[in-house]
Amino acid sequence: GDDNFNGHWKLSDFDIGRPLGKGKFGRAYVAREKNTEFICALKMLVKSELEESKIEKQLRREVEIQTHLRHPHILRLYGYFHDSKRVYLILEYASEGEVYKLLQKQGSFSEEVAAKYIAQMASALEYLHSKHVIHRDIKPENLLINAHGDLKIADFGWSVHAPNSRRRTLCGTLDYLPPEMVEGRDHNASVDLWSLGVLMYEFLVGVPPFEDLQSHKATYRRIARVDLHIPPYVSREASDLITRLLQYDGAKRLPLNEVLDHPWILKHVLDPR
Ligand SMILES: Nc1ncnc2c1ncn2[C@@H]1O[C@H](COP(=O)(O)OP(=O)(O)OP(=O)(O)O)[C@@H](O)[C@H]1O
Ligand SMILES: O=C(O)c1cc(-c2cccc(F)c2)nc2ccccc12
Ligand SMILES: [Mg+2]
Repeated sequence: GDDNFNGHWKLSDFDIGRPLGKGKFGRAYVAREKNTEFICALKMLVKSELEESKIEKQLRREVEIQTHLRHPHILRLYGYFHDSKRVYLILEYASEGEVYKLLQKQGSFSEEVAAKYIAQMASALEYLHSKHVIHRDIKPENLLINAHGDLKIADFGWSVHAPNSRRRTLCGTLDYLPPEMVEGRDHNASVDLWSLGVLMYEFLVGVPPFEDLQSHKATYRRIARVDLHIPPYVSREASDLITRLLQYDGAKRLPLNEVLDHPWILKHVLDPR
């Protein structure tokens, strides 16, 4: 009925399709809205689990931020609703799934494919930073690919308004975090520039630059020292861009507009914006 147009959705408005995967809290399914037959992804989060982990505030922030974002390479959050047990997020469906799984399957990406994804990321981050939003959790698991092969930044669980001094303890991999965050210092939008450099390295090499399987501590040390070794098979232009992003001092990292004008991007990507 008309009441749906101003966003009062309920579970019975949707036919639920195949499961898309399970995250820490999210179980996502393909779903089809019954009246319009619109295909989306419905992400279900269990309230009791959210309460236990005290991440309701983070979820509300994620929802608040993502509903207002409109960019071709940022996954749309069309709306949300909740019932007694769960919170439901109505998300844009990205049929090709996580970049993480593609990278695992292929080992690494060609310079053309990597440059396309990095350009799309840079364009999305430029938009995000123009809204004073920093993502802070850029990693292959949080990047999805749609049916057209285009990248979509998903999972705004860690995004905040810049600048910020993190209060939450870090969880999960340190691989993508810049020195200022692993050292618990104040940070700003330039943290996403560092993560873009880590991502570019991993797309071309297949593993993140500071990974040390021995321990978190060892990875931490390598990040803080910017202990970077780029293999010889990585092109000169790609090496140059990686090095210009993986700078210890956030103020020295290449700004996004210059990333989009970098020779490596221009060589592989038609109109990058
Ligand atoms: N919009 C979507 N389109 C296609 N697949 C999706 C979509 N959203 C989520 N998925 C898939 O469902 C899985 C679980 O969703 P998601 O990762 O968002 O849960 P989560 O709560 O973020 O868990 P975590 O924080 O551990 O990643 C993801 O790994 C992803 O593969
Ligand atoms: O019972 C509630 O009012 C409730 C609402 C929401 C919620 C509502 C809109 C957006 C959003 F992100 C979260 N999250 C919860 C998480 C745990 C327990 C209860 C709730
Ligand atoms: Mg996720």
